[in-house]
Order: sequence, then structure tokens, then C-alpha cells
Amino acid sequence: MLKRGKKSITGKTIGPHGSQIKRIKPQSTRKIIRRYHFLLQRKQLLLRWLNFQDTSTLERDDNEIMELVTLKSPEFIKGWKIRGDSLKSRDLKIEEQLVKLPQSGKQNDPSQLCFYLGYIMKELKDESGINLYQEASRMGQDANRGGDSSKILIRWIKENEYDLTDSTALEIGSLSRYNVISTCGIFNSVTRIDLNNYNDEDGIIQQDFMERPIPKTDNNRFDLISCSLVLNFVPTPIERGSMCLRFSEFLRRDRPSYLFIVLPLPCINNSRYMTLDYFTEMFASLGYKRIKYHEAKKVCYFLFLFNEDDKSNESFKNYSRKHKLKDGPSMNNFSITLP
Ligand SMILES: C[S@@+](CC[C@H](N)C(=O)[O-])C[C@H]1O[C@@H](n2cnc3c(N)ncnc32)[C@H](O)[C@@H]1O
Repeated sequence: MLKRGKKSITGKTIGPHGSQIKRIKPQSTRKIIRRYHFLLQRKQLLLRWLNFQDTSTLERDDNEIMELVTLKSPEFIKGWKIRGDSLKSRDLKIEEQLVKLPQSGKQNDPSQLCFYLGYIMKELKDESGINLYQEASRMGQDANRGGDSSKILIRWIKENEYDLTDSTALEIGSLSRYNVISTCGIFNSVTRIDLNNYNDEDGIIQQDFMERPIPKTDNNRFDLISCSLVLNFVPTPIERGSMCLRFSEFLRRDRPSYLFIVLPLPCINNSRYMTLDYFTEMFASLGYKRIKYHEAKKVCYFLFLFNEDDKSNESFKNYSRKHKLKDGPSMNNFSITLP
């Protein structure tokens, strides 16, 4: 019998559960994921510097942004086209300039910034770019590399004997129907959604959580939402806040319901604008009580119990802008602001 990740008789590498997927080495996995997040961050920085980051812009999609930036400067198109369709070699000079952007950026003339934006948006848009990113994320979840994060969620549920009889779960940012949340047999059904499903993995609905229709009755709400490494993927603090606010629309109110969140550890322990206490208190204002927390080497896991009656409109206003909580040269700026 073939084991996961072993070579088949034809020499092709077999991925989880027999699917044929390209294997990516752990170092490359990390590089791809890091670069993707780096490009997302630089895109936001450029949009801000080019004054496209007002609240109305948040509603705009990439096509609209492209039209607006092109009107500002045709350099955007030059940046977009510079690499043509050659996906192998990156433009190292531009990549270097992008790294130094925070130091040099504001002095650059706007058309140069538009050029960089064109380059970045093409890189991000490229289907094979996102495909590779998702594949890298999926490889990161491989059992040989520690497994997917729902493993710890299910351990907590079993250890604490949470009653989830006849229950349903929603997995946001799902990359595989074989994650432990789906295979553990605890849930009657697991709805899996992701913005992209380029690998056409069966059983994952291609859907933006922010566009998912809001259920009107508890029968259509979920007992548990799992949101692993998704909030950090959402580009701006206010969009992250909107996502946090929206979770409760999908959680049952007639019996205990749960929210499981996983974040890269530096979002919580090395940000100027976020700490463990701040995150916990922000969620408390939204009606969530933290019942479990675990820090691993690189990520941290939260399990919250939701209670609609604990929502406090007054206190959640405290989180509508970012507060500098700490400072230091090597800290990041991860933050969440509630709309
Ligand atoms: C880093 S991957 C994490 C995947 C997996 N959950 C894990 O823990 O490794 C982030 C995923 O979140 C998805 N995502 C981001 N925003 C989303 C949204 N608004 N709705 C649905 N999926 C979203 C992305 O498409 C991406 O596949």
C-alpha cells in the first residue's frame, strides 16, 4: 500500500490520500509563504502611499484599483508587464528595491510607486503564484510536518469532553477535506470554504467568507468555526476587524458554540499593536470567552466560547482604532481594528 507522500511505482510523487501533487521542500514552503505575505504587505503600503487606502478603496476589487492606478500613471502597466509570462526567474533588482521600499519609498516619485504596484499585483494575481502559495500552505499541514492545526482543536474537544453531539462546523480557509476537523467524526457535517480552490480539491467551496450569506436561524448556524492562519492573510486591520465581527453571525446562539483561531505567533507576541491580553479582551467585547490557549514555536492557538449576551457594544468601540502597546526596532505592526 502507498503511504502518504511516497513515490508511486511510476516514480510520481503521491500527495495526501493519493492525489498527485508536487512536493515542495520545507525551506521552499516557508520561502513561498513568506514571499506571498511580503508582497501583500508591500501592496498595502503602496496603496497607502498612493492615497488609495481610504475606506472607500476597501470596497474596491483589484480590477478597479488597476484602472485607477493606470489613470494615475501608465508605469503601472510597465510594472505589470515587465516579467511577461516567464514565471521562473524573478526580477531580482525589483525584488531588492521592494525590500528597501520602507526606507526609500516616500521619496520615490508616484509613477515609480505605480510601477512597483503593477509588478506586485501581477505577481499576486498570477494563478500559478497563488496556486504555489496554497500548495505550500498545504504542504505545511502535511502530517510529516506536524499536521494541520485542527489536530489541537480536536484534542481539546476530546480532553474537555465538550458536548458537540449532532453539531456542524465551518472551516474558513480550508485547504483539504482530510484535515482532522473533517476526519475526526465529531461533527455531523463540516462546511469547508476558501477564497481560492485552484487545485479543485473536492468538498471545498470557493467562497469569500465576507460574502457568505448570513444565516437567519440557529439551524443554519454552526457550532464551531475554525479559522486557521486566515486573519493574518487578510490585508488590512479594518478588514480583519470586519471578519472578527462577522464570525458571530454564523455561530449558534441556542447552545454553546465555539471559535477556533490560529495565528502566527509574532502577530501576538511581537507586534506593536497587539498582545495576548489585548486580543483576548477585544474578543471578550465581541461576546467570546477564551477557554483554551496554546503557544507552539511558530503559531498560537485560541479556542473561544461564544455567548451572544456577553457582547458589549460599548467596550468594542475601544477597539475601533489601533493603540500602540509596545515598541521596539524588530517588532511588526500586525493589528486589528473593529469597524
Ligand atoms: C495561509 S492559508 C491557511 C490555510 C489553512 N487553514 C492552514 O491553517 O494552514 C490562508 C487561506 O485563507 C484563505 N482566505 C483568506 N481570506 C479568506 C476569506 N475572506 N474567505 C475564505 N478564505 C479566505 C486564503 O485563500 C488561503 O487559502
